Amino acid sequence: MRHAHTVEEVRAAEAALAGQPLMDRAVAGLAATCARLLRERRGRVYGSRVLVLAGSGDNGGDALFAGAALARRGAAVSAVLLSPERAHPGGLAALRATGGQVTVDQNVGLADFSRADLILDGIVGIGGRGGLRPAAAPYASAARRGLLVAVDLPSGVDADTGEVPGAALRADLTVTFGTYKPGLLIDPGAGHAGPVQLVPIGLRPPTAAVQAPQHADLAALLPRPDRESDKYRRGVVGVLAGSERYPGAALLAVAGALHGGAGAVRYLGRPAEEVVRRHPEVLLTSGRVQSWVVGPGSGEDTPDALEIALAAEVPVLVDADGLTELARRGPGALAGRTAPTLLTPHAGEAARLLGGEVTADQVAAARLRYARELAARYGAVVLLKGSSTVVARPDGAVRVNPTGTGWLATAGSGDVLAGLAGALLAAGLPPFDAAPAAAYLHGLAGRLAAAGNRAPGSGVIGTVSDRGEAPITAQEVAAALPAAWRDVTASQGGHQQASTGLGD
Ligand SMILES: NC(=O)C1=CN([C@@H]2O[C@H](COP(=O)(O)OP(=O)(O)OC[C@H]3O[C@@H](n4cnc5c(N)ncnc54)[C@H](O)[C@@H]3O)[C@@H](O)[C@H]2O)[C@@H](O)CC1
Ligand SMILES: Nc1ncnc2c1ncn2[C@@H]1O[C@H](COP(=O)(O)OP(=O)(O)O)[C@@H](O)[C@H]1O
Ligand SMILES: [K+]
Repeated sequence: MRHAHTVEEVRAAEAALAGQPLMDRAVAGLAATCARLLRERRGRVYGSRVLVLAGSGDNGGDALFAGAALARRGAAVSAVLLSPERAHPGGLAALRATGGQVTVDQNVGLADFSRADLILDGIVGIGGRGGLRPAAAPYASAARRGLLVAVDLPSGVDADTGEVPGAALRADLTVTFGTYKPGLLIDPGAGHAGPVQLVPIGLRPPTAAVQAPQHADLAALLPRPDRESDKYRRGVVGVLAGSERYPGAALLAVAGALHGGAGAVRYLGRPAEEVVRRHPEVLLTSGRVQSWVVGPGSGEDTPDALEIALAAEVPVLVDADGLTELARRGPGALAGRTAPTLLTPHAGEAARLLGGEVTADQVAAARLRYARELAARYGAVVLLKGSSTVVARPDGAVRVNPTGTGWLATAGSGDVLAGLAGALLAAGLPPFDAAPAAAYLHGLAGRLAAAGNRAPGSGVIGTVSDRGEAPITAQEVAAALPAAWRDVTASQGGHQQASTGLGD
């Protein structure tokens, strides 16, 4: 798991280590990464040009010290001080001692940005509040001219939430210290951070409320048959999806469910003939199920379908049209349920579930906040779809999905996810495990499909570039689920993250 701690937790963990050279450790890691990048880009550190943007706090101090370390290795380092009178005294002295140039805000031009081989964003770190201040805002666009490394987090991103209330720097890489922060994992902040490299500095913070699963976590979660298994014991997932108008949603939800680890899929929607023609494995008779998936493309059948599902004492996943109907009925519709409910809205459906108090854009801009709000209001686990899918539990615990790709933003891919998550529920996973596991496999399948199902280890997946990728359909995402599953289970026994580079 990647644990993402709040600023308050980081500060407390830092206080517990008072007297230890935390900044030295942070700077050593930061400088080493910068040196590596310069060697990759220029062949060597010596003679390369580094521009340091330094704000008034310790974040600026880190950047200035790292600049000094690079200057000692022969880089030409210049620093721009945003608040010259409040710049970190130690960092400033260290840089000056190496002969580094120091200038102030007004004297730096766009050409300085274009000439730099590397720009260090030390404007503000976990002490930042409320987006970049107006004086710092112009750097957000100027810094796009060079390779930008964010110190601890990109300036302007809210560390605790990933919200970006105004201008913010957009990094090619973020070097963060001690622990991850939610703002580095959740969009839109995550998009500004780029790949994140963690430099351990000895912090021992508590278990974090926000965590991002990795391959090994998934491998431990996914259900597998044992010698005693039969199809009923592995779980039967019931699918109430599709309608005469939207038969495709039924096919895709069933395709997702078939790959989800349950023993059987029972389909009870209207386009049954088509479903069984495409998926002969499916049962069309009514009978016991261990979970229900209700809503994808269910159209005019939705009210009845929702009745059936919500009345059952098994876990229920509500998606798409089911969510629109649930929004009409309000949280009270789930009040009598004894088994868990999992809601899988995209931002628009989430806005509807919140009673139209907010727009879809507002939800997408504050994903952590609204996923938690919805989970608390409905007493259900909520999987908020979109870039950096967020899963929230009513008590505020959150899992962020690290595997998604924008290629998944294609019609019907949500139906595949719903079926998949429903099958994991039927196999016995609690919703707060089933939902992140489904998002993880779905995201990985999307990446594998976009990359042409290239063999694990090809280096395409998890890298910054999307070179070699192509558009995919929802069917192809479903078809890539076994490969994603294999990729995850292959990580057991020492092959962790061979293909994704997703880290610990
Ligand atoms: N807490 C820790 O455990 C460690 C922290 N370190 C560094 O220290 C940083 C935190 O340092 P500080 O507490 O001094 O805080 P920052 O350096 O993040 O920011 C504080 C300064 O930025 C200004 N500021 C606040 N909001 C702003 C905004 N929106 N726009 C522009 N300026 C703004 C404030 O006036 C204040 O002077 C971390 O991000 C990290 O880089 C590391 O050196 C090592 C360990
Ligand atoms: N920008 C994005 N990055 C990553 N994943 C995305 C992005 N946009 C959409 N997705 C994913 O694609 C799927 C789309 O689902 P949904 O919105 O329900 O569409 P549909 O109803 O057409 O299937 C979800 O799993 C969602 O998380
Ligand atoms: K920063």
